Amino acid sequence: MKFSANLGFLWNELTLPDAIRAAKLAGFDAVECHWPYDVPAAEIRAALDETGLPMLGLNTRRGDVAAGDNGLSALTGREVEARAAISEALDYARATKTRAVHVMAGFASGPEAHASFIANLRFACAEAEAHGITILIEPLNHHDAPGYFLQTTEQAQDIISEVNHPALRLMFDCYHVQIMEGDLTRRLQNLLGLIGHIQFASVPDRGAPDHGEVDYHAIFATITRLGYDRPLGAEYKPAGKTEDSLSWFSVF
Ligand SMILES: O=C(O)[C@H](O)C(=O)CO
Ligand SMILES: [Mg+2]
Repeated sequence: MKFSANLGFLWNELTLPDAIRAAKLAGFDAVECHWPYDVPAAEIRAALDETGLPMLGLNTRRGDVAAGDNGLSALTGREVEARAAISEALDYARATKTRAVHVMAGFASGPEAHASFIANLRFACAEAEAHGITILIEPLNHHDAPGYFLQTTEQAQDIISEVNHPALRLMFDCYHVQIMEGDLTRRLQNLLGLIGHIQFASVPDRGAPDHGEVDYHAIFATITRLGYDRPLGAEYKPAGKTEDSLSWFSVF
């Protein structure tokens, strides 16, 4: 198996360039992050070049986090900000050779939110395609993100088929999907053709994948059997130091 360190959670006490170096030292094959925008892209690019690790993904800005925003693209009336966030993420991705941008929907519901999300995703896909960047959408669970617009893979599947653009893919985060829908093995199998990236963490505590209600031995075996060989995103919150949370790494 190949693994990507999610630096939003792993080594998040370090600067992002140093977290990239720490992931390399620990033996990860790739990295991914959440919101890297405080760090100049050139510094990220230098750390990636130095370590040889690819950056698999980053997120669009969430908006006004202090006011409760968690993404902008499904927020009717906030299209200008949403598209600015998408363009900023794509520019940053190009400057760092990041492969995918996760377009965050935000807290919203109903047909208008759906229409706004579709329109903003069409904008994102058209911009991304020219640069070979993938656009990801990710269902989040309703305990961690109550009221988030995108909550299930079924909803994501409908959105992907409505947008109907080859740049748009599903971020299948096993942690969120297990909480909202379960049936991980069948869902991975049925959605494989739509999946752009897979993430994992224990359920329900979002820790390392060596405990909890999901048997990651079985899930990773399924992913391998399906022929998916890209790095899987370790997006979990270490209980202490990241280095002390990595015993799972040699097991899988
Ligand atoms: O929380 C997650 O699972 C994400 O992958 C994310 O990018 C931020 O919400
Ligand atoms: Mg995730």
